[in-house]
Amino acid sequence: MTSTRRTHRLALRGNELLHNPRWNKGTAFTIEERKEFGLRGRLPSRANTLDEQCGRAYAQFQSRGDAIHKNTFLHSLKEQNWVLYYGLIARNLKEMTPIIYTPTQGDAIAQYSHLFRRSEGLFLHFPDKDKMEEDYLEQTKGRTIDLVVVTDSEAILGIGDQGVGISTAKSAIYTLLGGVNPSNTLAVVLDVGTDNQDLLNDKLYVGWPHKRVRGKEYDEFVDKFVQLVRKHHPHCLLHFEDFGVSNAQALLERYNDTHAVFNDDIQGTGAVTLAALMTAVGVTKSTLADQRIVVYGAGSAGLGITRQIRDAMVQADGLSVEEANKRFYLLDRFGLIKSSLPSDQIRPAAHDFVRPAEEWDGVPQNNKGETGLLDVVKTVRPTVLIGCSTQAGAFTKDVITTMKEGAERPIIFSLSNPSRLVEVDPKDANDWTGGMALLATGSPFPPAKMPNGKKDYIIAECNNALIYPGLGYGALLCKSRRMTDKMIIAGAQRLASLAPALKDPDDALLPDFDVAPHVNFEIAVAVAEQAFDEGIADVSWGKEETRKKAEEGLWRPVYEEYKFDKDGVDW
Ligand SMILES: NC(=O)c1ccc[n+]([C@@H]2O[C@H](COP(=O)([O-])OP(=O)(O)OC[C@H]3O[C@@H](n4cnc5c(N)ncnc54)[C@H](O)[C@@H]3O)[C@@H](O)[C@H]2O)c1
Ligand SMILES: O=C(O)C[C@H](O)C(=O)O
Ligand SMILES: [Mn+2]
Repeated sequence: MTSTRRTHRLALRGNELLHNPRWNKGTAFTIEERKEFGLRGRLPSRANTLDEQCGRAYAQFQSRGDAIHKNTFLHSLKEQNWVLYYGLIARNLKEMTPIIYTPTQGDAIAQYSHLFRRSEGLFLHFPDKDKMEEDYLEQTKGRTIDLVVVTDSEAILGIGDQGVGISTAKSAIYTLLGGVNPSNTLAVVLDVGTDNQDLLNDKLYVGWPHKRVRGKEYDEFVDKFVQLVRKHHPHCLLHFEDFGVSNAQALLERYNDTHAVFNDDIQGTGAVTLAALMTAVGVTKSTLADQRIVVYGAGSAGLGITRQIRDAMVQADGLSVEEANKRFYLLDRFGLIKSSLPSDQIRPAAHDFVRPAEEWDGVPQNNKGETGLLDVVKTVRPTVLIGCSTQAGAFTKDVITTMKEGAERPIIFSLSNPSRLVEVDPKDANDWTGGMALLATGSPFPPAKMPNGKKDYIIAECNNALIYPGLGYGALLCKSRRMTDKMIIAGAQRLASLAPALKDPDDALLPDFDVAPHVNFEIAVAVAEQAFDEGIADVSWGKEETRKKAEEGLWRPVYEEYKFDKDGVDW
């Protein structure tokens, strides 16, 4: 339904208004507005409601045969009219989120240069580093910026170095699921080159065709950008997405104390996985501390998840850090991370979790001394197996059935994206465990059939989009200058408290994506309240008003009324 909430004073008229996606209403401009803004002759006669427009756009969407064409259709809708774009997707959340986000957006990013029509957001090119402030201000002057989503595109989902991409999709999810005003967000690509030879060979590649800049020059470039954000938008949340693993961790540590920075792959993934695990241990009537956890793929996500769960064991179950560390067995491309590996094969963030080599005497290893997943599973008998390795099919039938021998209800999360990279298809994991596994995946999967006529098992979508929009909205709502570990845990706890499996152990471990806006709202309230408790909220209102303020601050895709004003908004 078209509803009018506020009146905006706009200095834009005619084509300028029709071509501005923030303000354009297309056929939904009222007859009055058409007169006032010089649109009468520029539009066909009949005025539509937003619902009517959504109906038409939905039919057009459906006529696009495959997911990537649906993705480009929605993308061009976003270039035309934000209210219609978000309004349409909000009305069809389950169907359309996988199109504008994971898994389809992964393919769209891989084909970015070929699908390219129009740019969006801010591109900061390494060769123009001396003009960075000028370029930044050109895009942001006169605007309120609450949120900056930045990528250097080195580790896009599980598909690696893509040169440019991802920040616009993550930013759209903040609006769609978090209610963040899209005009107050800025999606940034730091184009520091690419090591993807296919892109470098591609004449149509739109990024800077150069090997990735690394080391001191890279650090200085990123630092220059972060300092610009701090200088011009000191209160905004700075969200890092899909940086390469060593930069991701280092950047988070470098800026965490001085600005509200957030690494989605490390912290967002850690938080959503913690929530799913809290629910799963509720189903098995055990505690986090009772688990033996194998993490397969110790990169940004794997290490972020490990540390998040470790910290929760310490906080919730009273373990010492050392005791909690011992609950984990991490594997990376050189097999189990154990003390006999050369030091350059163990990332600094993994140091707490290195297994003593002696513990593995007598366990089979290859001629390089590496211990593989199956032997780890046979030895450890894990209760929890988490995959974030980008290795499709790595959780073989042997691995899963061996795990099942030692755990009545094995907890198996295959989190690699997009769908084709999943470590085990949840349908197989379900079949191989006789329907006993507690399952979650990073991309959406259909429910699994259960034996003995039991109802289908809904596979929880353990994707950071179920929590990061709420974490972010909570932080920016109370203008917190930091995103603390406790704020993140508060968000994860709130998410877990909304899980269907809490009421019915045969139900999903996480809430469904069709209620993701509600879920993220609840997370935002919990996060902002926690910021108040820590004394780092920086607003004139108090903790008790959080829910009301969160409600008032939500951006919704509805048309509002416009009046012409030559001194009004002109962008
Ligand atoms: N579900 C989610 O919300 C979510 C969030 C973040 C990342 N992910 C997914 O997790 C995967 C990893 O993402 P990331 O950001 O951590 O990337 P990353 O590159 O930081 O980590 C991947 C790790 O897997 C390791 N690896 C590669 N081959 C391996 C093998 N054969 N055995 C064991 N380990 C191996 C790599 O060495 C690396 O350390 C991606 O597919 C990504 O889409 C999912
Ligand atoms: O983008 C996603 O779907 C989740 C995650 O951030 C990823 O890198 O896979
Ligand atoms: Mn990511």
